[in-house]
Amino acid sequence: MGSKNKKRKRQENRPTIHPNNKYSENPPDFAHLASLYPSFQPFVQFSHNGYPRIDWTDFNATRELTRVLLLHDHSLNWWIPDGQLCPTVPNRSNYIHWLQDLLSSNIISNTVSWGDDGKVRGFDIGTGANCIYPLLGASLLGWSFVGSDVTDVAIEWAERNVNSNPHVSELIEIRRIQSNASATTSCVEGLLQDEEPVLSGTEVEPLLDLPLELNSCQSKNYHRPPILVGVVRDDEKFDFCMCNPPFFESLEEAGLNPKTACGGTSEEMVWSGGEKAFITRIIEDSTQLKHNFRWFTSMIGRKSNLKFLTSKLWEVGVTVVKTTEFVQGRTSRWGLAWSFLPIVQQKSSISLPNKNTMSFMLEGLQRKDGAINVLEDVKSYFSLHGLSCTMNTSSFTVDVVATKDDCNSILKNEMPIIDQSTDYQPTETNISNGSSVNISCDRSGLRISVFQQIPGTLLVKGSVQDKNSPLSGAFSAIFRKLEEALRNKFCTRSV
Ligand SMILES: C[S@@+](CC[C@H](N)C(=O)[O-])C[C@H]1O[C@@H](n2cnc3c(N)ncnc32)[C@H](O)[C@@H]1O
Repeated sequence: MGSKNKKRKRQENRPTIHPNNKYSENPPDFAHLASLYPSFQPFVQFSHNGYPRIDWTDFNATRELTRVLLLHDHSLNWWIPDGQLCPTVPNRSNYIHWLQDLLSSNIISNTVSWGDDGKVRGFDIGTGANCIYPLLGASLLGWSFVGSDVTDVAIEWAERNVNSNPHVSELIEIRRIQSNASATTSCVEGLLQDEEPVLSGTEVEPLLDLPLELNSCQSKNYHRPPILVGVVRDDEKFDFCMCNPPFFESLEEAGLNPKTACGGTSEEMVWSGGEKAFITRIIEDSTQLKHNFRWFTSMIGRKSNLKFLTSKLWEVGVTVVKTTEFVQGRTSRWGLAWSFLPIVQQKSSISLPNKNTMSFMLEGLQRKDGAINVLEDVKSYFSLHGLSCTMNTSSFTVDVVATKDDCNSILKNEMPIIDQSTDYQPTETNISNGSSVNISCDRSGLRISVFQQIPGTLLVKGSVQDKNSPLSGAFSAIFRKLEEALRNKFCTRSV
């Protein structure tokens, strides 16, 4: 396959804008917006083939686009002063919709008492002058937020943006973080974020290297104000925290990534140690605040940091890690989420008896527990009952051959790795008396396959080899027992 084809294929396989995102089907239409908002008109030009476009290197153009999108599509009044980080609305909406998915996923326990009103409450770390996440979350989904920040300009403008929108202002609290150390960060206007514009049937500008005005701000004497510990009160409960962290390690590094005029001051863009250090600090804080948040989340700008941070999470004893990729235009970002709450023993997704394939997911596995460990346990599970089974480590399968008596023996007896509290319920269709199986024929095959999904998540599938096997029902019951045994071994963590 030629490299062009490979590239095309890779692009086709990339995740795209979240389906709930307002712009997934209807990208912003610059020409239409310009016809409605005269202040936007001067920023829209038409290319020779008639496509409307804006100059992505013009901060005023990107800011005006964000302003009209927030007004037109979200009824939000919004503004930021020159040089502050200007968010792209479709990109930021993707993060909100991913959080929505996480909260509705029931991966972690919902039984812990959390607030009495059942409303979703989030904490936006570093909300910025733009206050984009609380504004979007409140207007799209009615969520309430605390948005924190360290700089005077961010606090002042976040508050202005909240107060300009009385329909959501009750839902958003802006919280100033006091820096203990002397504020010695340097001030640079016009640092550019490595963030690419979205869009649409509209033309995307080529990426340009822009001159940076780094002034004389070479100080590395960054202050280290708190992030969550010391900011979140003991009695506060949040469904999630979110963060678009300062990505860059230094002003120099920030200067290497000029792509668009999205603004961004040093306080917004730079943290000594970059996003890796910033998110590591959130992880450390999360170990102290594990009972204050259901989910901790952060955006990540560099895929290379995802591995390091995921390992760090397993080290500190989280129960689950989730990752996602946010793609918009040619820009990718990653989402990282974790929790310390018990993961829910997911309802078995095993198909009904008589169906020949069944599956379940094992989530929240520790780093040391890979597909091979699970596969070995599958083999032991059956071998310990004296069943004939073959493990194939290339295809990650275990083939089991069982008779009616073998099945009865497994379903009647406790296995060394079976959880004692198994709640297997015999059904009238496949079980005749108590836990024994009414099986009329003799021998049949079951293949168990283990697939790696994302780090920490495996898919286990069972397929009955003979489509008409009368042991299908028994295999289904045994598969459920296997699921329980594996969950008890691999997915149970103390919190
Ligand atoms: C990349 S900006 C994100 C702004 C906005 N959330 C967005 O997505 O456009 C990072 C923000 O984190 C803030 N920040 C830096 N250190 C912080 C801390 N310790 N606690 C809270 N915010 C902090 C910066 O002032 C800046 O506003």
